[in-house]
Amino acid sequence: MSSQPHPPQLLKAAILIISDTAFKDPSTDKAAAALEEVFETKGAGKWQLAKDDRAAVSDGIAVKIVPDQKELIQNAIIAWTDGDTFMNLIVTTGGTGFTPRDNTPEAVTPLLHRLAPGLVHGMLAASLEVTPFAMMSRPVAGVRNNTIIITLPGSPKGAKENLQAVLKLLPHACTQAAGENSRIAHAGGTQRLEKEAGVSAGPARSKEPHTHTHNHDHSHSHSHNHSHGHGGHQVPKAHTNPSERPPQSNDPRLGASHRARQSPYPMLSVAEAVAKILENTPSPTPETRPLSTNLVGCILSCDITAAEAVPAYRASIVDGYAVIIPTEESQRHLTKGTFPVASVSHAQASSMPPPLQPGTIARITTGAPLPANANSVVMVEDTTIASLTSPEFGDDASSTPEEKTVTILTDALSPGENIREPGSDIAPNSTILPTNTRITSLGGEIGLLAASGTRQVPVYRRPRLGVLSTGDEVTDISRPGPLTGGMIRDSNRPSLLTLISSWQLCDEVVDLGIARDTPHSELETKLRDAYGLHDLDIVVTTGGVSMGELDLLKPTIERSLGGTIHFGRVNMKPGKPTTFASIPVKGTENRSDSDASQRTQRLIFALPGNPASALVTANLFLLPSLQKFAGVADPKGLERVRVRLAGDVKCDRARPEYHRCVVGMDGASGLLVATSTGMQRSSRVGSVGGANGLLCLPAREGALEAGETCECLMMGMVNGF
Ligand SMILES: Nc1nc2c(c(=O)[nH]1)N[C@H]1C(S)=C(S)[C@@H](COP(=O)(O)OP(=O)(O)OC[C@H]3O[C@@H](n4cnc5c(N)ncnc54)[C@H](O)[C@@H]3O)O[C@H]1N2
Ligand code: MOO
Ligand SMILES: [Mg+2]
Repeated sequence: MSSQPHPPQLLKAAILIISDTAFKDPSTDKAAAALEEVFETKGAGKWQLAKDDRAAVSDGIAVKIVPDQKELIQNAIIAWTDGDTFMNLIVTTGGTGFTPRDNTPEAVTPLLHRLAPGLVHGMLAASLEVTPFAMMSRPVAGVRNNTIIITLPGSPKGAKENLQAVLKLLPHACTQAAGENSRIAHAGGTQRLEKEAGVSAGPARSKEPHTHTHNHDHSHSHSHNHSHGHGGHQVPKAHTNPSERPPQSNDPRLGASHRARQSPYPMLSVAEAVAKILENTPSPTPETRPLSTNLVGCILSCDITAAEAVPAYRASIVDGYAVIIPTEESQRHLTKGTFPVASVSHAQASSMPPPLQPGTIARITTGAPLPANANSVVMVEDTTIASLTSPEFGDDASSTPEEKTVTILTDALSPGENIREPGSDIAPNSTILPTNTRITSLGGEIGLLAASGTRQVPVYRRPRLGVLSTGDEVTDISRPGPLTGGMIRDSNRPSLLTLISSWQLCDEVVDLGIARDTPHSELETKLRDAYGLHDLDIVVTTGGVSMGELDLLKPTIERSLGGTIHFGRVNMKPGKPTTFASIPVKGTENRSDSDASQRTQRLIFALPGNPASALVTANLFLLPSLQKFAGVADPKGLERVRVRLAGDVKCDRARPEYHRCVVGMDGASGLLVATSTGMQRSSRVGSVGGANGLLCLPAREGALEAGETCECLMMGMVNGF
């Protein structure tokens, strides 16, 4: 390998002006000129403002102005970082303050694959020397793909000072970020750089031979690109053009030898991942829907008050005789006796009975309206027939004799007994269901809404979701006969469709089939159709998220769909490569949602292909998102309980594990007891079959022992309903 430094190359820098004002009227911007001057004077001979090199980037602009809008900021940056050629440096100005419109750090941070806190410190330290107002800026810096991105304050003076503070180190940093062989850069460069930047090398460092073999723990820890210069690895040819994409790339078209050999995605904890999901899940949107059983699973978006009284009229609670009983206690014995049956009141819709005259009674059925004047109902069991009508007496022409007089045998009745007063079950205008109540499949809420005359129900809109399997080997379950070659039955799709439907948190759960890995565009096309054609809010995919050259999800999301990956790895077992991203979707203006920015962002949960990983991660990550989207007040996912372990359960040393188990009730103690489903390899479908719980095992050596208690997430009911 040559140790000759290559001839200096010009680095490409782009300036992104982030300002509502400058976007409306570019002539108001003074920051671009101030920064261009810094590049031209202080960075002379090193930087080329890419506006002169239109072929260098897709839209050929080195100075671009965007309003303070997250998606537009992100789109501008991605256009400069994710193409075949890319900017070495992007500096943004503006949007780093504290006003609600200042969201540059929030837009830029999710795009950064690696953070550069040193640059932030450098800028802040320099600015603080000048003014305490430096504290009012919230800068971020880092690397996306091969580009360094730095956010500068909006004031031309502040922007200039900040850039000057770090400019001298930037050529070296950019060269490294671009994938330059750092060994070459070190050979002639480090001392010169330290001198140029005014950094004095300490004694230990200055003794360090600059021709050292590459290792990662030398004291000045520049971030080295892991694929280069590793002992034993083949060293790729040094790149002489620092803005040409180096061998490592997430561009799937470049094939296996070009794929990244370390995941560039930071490893989040499960809690951090859930927080990111909730942050990026849209807030619930209210809508009104007709009352029907289709509402099961919906969450009410406001308090429901009864439109009508229940019952609407005075009704009998029993089958018997409506009577007028004396209100005076001393007169109650007069209730007893024989009375003519003056009328009949059946529970029927068409008519009301005539008023009851004193000294008569009226036959009545349960639920039927009480005749006026009646104040109690005697149960039929407390009466006997005294006389019947008969055709001979000419009372009735029918052949069946009717009750003529009835004897009441009891005087233990009080006024109001066996009567439901109007509104006594549901008072009109009373709150029958408070906001955020879930309409369950148990029927109670639908019943209450129906009874009280609620015909239009205010609920939150539930998301429309699709499930897509990916992978050339994945074969539809309908395929007859034995599998051949490397085929594998698509168990994830039916499994996830079942799970997600059971939550009742989606308006529709669409089966999107299988996307093959080859041709490469199939995944992209299916995802575009899912969001466009099917107008889905959320797509859940399985497979293709790890490190294989045909693991296409992440590059497809970022490169083809312009999506933002919020995380691409989680510290958990199973489910490590779980990926969550937002996808910008245009042309959805006709949706009823109020927030336009939320409307254009759709979500993708790219779950790992292994069946246990897919099911566990759907429970842990998708569920809280659907809960928030659909209006659950506290979207915390699965219910947590403590269980006693039926047997020893081995922990994973490195990752917290979600161990599938069957939770049952111990008959004698009434305590919940968990039994492992056995071998927990994430490909083993049997580890999820029958499981209703996930034991939350800490990352540690050894095992939790039988009889110990452990936290458990309940995926289903204890009795397996
Ligand atoms: N070098 C590394 N390799 C792997 C890593 C890693 O960190 N470095 N992570 C491993 C982990 S952990 C998991 S989990 C898997 C995740 O893999 P992918 O999400 O990329 O999924 P695939 O590679 O497409 O498939 C994995 C496995 O699952 C089967 N599969 C896929 N789809 C289905 C389906 N619909 N139904 C049933 N089974 C399915 C597929 O055939 C594979 O056997 O990566 C590890 N590798
Ligand atoms: O994280 Mo993977 O899901 O263990 O096999
Ligand atoms: Mg894979």
